[in-house]
Amino acid sequence: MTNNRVQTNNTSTKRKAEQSAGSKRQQRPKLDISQGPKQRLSNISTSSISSSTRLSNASVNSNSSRTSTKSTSTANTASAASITKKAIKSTKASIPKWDTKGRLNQLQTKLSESNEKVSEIEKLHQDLESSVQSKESLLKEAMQKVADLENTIKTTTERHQDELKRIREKFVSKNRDLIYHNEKRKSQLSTFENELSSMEVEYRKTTRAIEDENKENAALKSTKRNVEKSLSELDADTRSKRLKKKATAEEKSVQLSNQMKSRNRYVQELQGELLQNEKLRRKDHDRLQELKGNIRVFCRVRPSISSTTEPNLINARFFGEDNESMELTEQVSSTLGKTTTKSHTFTFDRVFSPASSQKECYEEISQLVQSALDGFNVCIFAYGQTGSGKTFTMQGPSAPTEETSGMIPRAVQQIYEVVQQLKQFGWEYQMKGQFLEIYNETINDLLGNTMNYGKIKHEIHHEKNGKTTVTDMTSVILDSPSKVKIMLRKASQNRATGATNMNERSSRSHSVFTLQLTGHNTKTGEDTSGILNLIDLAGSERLSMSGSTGDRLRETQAINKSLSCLGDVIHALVNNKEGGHIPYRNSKLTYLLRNSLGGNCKTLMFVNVSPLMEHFGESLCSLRFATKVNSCQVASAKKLVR
Ligand SMILES: Nc1ncnc2c1ncn2[C@@H]1O[C@H](COP(=O)(O)OP(=O)(O)OP(=O)(O)O)[C@@H](O)[C@H]1O
Repeated sequence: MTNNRVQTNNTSTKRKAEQSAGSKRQQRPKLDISQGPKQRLSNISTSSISSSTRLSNASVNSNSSRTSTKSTSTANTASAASITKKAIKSTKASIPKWDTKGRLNQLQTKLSESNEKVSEIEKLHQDLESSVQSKESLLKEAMQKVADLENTIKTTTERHQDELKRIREKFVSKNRDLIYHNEKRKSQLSTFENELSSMEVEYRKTTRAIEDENKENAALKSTKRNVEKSLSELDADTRSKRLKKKATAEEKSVQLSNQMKSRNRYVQELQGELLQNEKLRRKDHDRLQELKGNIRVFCRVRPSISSTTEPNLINARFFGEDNESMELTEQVSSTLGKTTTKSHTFTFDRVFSPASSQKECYEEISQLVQSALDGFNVCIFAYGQTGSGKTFTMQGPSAPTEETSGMIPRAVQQIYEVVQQLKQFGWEYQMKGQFLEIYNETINDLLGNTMNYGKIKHEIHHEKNGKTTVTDMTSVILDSPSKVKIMLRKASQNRATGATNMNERSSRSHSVFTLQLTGHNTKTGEDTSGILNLIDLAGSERLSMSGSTGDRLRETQAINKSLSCLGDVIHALVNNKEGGHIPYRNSKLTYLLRNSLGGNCKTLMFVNVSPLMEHFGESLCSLRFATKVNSCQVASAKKLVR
């Protein structure tokens, strides 16, 4: 019966729970002590059942969401049922009906137990409710998610449909393109096929041609083999010929080498002979010079140089087998007034007419230059009155050409050439030049500074070996002909000149160009030292003719004195007796030229003569002076060999 009641209550509770689904919390019944025990128990049961039913409902409601919730709900329902059963059993306890107090106590105990259980159940209920709430919230979230997912699915579906549509359209367009391209390819294919068929035709043709060529190649190869065979035969032949030639060449080379050796020996012999010949030549040359005389005199009459007036020229005749004579004629009036022709004949080693060139003059003196190279002291003078052509003969004009250059540049040029030739005989030469002037018995360095003129006292020293030196003189190494030109220019600038009424460019000093030639033979070890003096003497005119006064008079006196001393020296040499006195010291000029005038030298004097009638007297004087020199017999010259 109790079971039925509980069931009924349970059903009604379930109904109530169904009706109030969604309600979260129900009012819990409170125990009323004033009620009777039965009533209270019933309330408790009802309340418990109601709770249990609610729990069961909640369990049903949440069943759909989680299985775990379902099991919890089932457990709660079972617990509620057991509590109700315990309560009913306890009412059936064996306390006698009359023991109201006992029963009340029993009931109170049970009530407190029930209350404990109720509170447990309530706690459970609370847990369940909170669980339900969380499940509900989860459910809500899940529902929301479902809705979201549905929305997403919807949008995605729509998007996919759009995409699908686009793809379909694209596919249709692509398909159309493919169809078009396909058609195109088909047409191309047919073209290719046509081309291919024509290429096949071509290929067949080419194949045939290749076959033909192969046949031809085979024929050519066979020809090549034949040619190669012939070539190898030829090669072998050539090799054997080459070997033969090589052997012949080697034989010839040996022969040639032997020939070369014998030639070298021959050359050496020839060189030896040449050296001997050179020595002989030197000896012969010396002998010839000796035979010609160690003092020679040349006469040179300069041409007329006046271009404006017709000058009154001397009457001169040049004759002799070797052009050695000259005849000057003059009209002489006697005291009775009778005019007769007087002739003056002069004979020298050579006479040069006004037509003679510088080259002709030099040819005659070139042998003396050679003597200087061979180691002799050589002295070449130019003597004559002012304006007779001394400077022109010795140096050439102020602007010389190849034709007009004088004896000094020609001598240096010849020396350069001979020095080159003599190199083959082992001769090596050094050439040093000095240029001085003797002005008023004072020596000046023509290659030095004119400011020093008169300040530096140059002294003349004669060494035992026959060499003459002048102190503080500038020496120039003349290693090229161009240096001689520079040197002559400098000297002519420095040379003291003064105007007289005889010649606008009259030289009032003696100029002495000295070329020292030092030679060494590397083959024979021989050394030579020669000196070539080229002297341009000052004008030799007499005092009465020069018309000089004052300084010029003193200059002329000094010049005349030195020239007179020169005459004296030559006169003494002419009449030289063994150990006889030669007055060299009487003038600077003769003292300077001591080694060039006498036994140890070769001397040449140019007597320069003016062609003008007005200079006739002076010319006669010069020619007489030269005749004196020419008759000078000097002992054989001694070569300066160190
Ligand atoms: N053979 C010649 N041919 C052409 N001109 C000449 C010849 N000899 C001399 N002369 C000229 O005659 C002039 C005088 O000559 P140069 O000056 O040589 O005489 P010089 O005897 O040296 O006189 P100085 O005693 O004053 O030095 C110059 O103008 C020169 O050029």
